[in-house]
Amino acid sequence: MKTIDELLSEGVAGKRVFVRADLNVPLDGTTITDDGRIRAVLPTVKALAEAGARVVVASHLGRPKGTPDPAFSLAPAAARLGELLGTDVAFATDTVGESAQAVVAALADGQVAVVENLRFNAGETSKDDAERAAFADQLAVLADAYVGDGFGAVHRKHASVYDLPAKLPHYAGYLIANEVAVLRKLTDDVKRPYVVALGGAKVSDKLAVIDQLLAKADRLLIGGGMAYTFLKAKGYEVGISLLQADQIPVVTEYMERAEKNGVEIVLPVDVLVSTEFPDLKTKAPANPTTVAADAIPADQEGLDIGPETRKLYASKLADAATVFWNGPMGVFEHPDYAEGTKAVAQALVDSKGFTVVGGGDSAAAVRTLGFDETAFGHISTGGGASLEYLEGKTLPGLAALED
Ligand SMILES: Nc1ncnc2c1ncn2[C@@H]1O[C@H](COP(=O)(O)OP(=O)(O)O)[C@@H](O)[C@H]1O
Ligand SMILES: O=C(OP(=O)(O)O)[C@H](O)COP(=O)(O)O
Repeated sequence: MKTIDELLSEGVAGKRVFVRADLNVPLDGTTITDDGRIRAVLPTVKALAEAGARVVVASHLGRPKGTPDPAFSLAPAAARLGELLGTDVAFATDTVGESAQAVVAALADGQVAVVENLRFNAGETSKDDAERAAFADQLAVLADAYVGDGFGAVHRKHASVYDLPAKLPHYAGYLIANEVAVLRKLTDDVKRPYVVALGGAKVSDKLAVIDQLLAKADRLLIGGGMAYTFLKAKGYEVGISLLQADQIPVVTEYMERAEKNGVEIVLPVDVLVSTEFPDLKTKAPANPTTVAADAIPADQEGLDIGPETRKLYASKLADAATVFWNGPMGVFEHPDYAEGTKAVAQALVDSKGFTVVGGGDSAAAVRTLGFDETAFGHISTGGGASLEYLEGKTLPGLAALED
């Protein structure tokens, strides 16, 4: 894999360099609540701009449906990138086409532009190879070289991640190089006990990785929205909690295999429930109740792990030599449902082992809940990406950067 250093040594002054970043930051309206992913790509953007490149930054944000949706505009991220760089950053309100080309053509050497959300275009995420390739062709006219630095999206076979690099000289940026170097420590000769904690809301994606993790980890702690498919598979009522009903047989097989192979799967013993999802804008008191995991009322939703589970998970993390954690334990964005995530974060801080936190929201949770980033071994910008890397899979966005 060629790195950005090789591109810099080849000389980039006057060249248009496309940087595929992951600027998928959490937003409250148009306010960025955690800018970690923007900071993470700064070394790459700065190095290119300082060397005189005309830098074209592109990213997805959220999951719009292949058509423009102002709620998912990258404009706030472009503005924040400009603040962090201390320079004006141009913003193209289209991702491709004449107006985007005009914004790029107006860049002087060393200037930076951000183009609008890649996922406003159906070709970006299409499963149809030709449709993706056609969109990649439209992106390719914006640049002379490609730098892949959106680690959080390297597990996606998307046009800007997978198809575009094949059309341009391509290089890995500093963030991707660093993420891979650190995560490699969790695949080559991992120190045991190796404990993986999984939570969050992207349940279907992340249930799939357990298949491989069962052969690698010693213990799996399941929280967040992930937990309810397991509890349901055990025959418990989960009310209106997040549930991946079609995955119940899969999860049942995971639990059987874990038992057979001596891998511990630890599930919540109690949860915080409510009849409604909390208001994340007003943060009005949610007044949840704590119930045993096998006593969730039919009209209620599990929104955090309970106090006994917090203690249990802390004890299950205490002896770990290696910890990988992806996915908040609850709806941490509301203070009434943040304690589970705080407890797991604190257990990692207290751990003597090597600890890695991965995922846009998990990393944001750690920072917004007031933890010191340096108290963790590594905070990865990718959740699904790092999990799939740990599975040992070939990731489309990394394979595409190979020579
Ligand atoms: N029990 C739950 N029910 C619904 N959503 C949850 C629950 N627990 C956590 N979440 C939500 O999961 C989201 C993060 O999930 P995900 O995107 O999978 O994590 P990451 O970005 O760290 O990979 C958060 O916004 C959080 O509110
Ligand atoms: O937030 C992301 O992933 P993560 O929640 O697994 O960290 C990435 O930006 C990928 O987004 P996607 O899961 O919508 O493809």
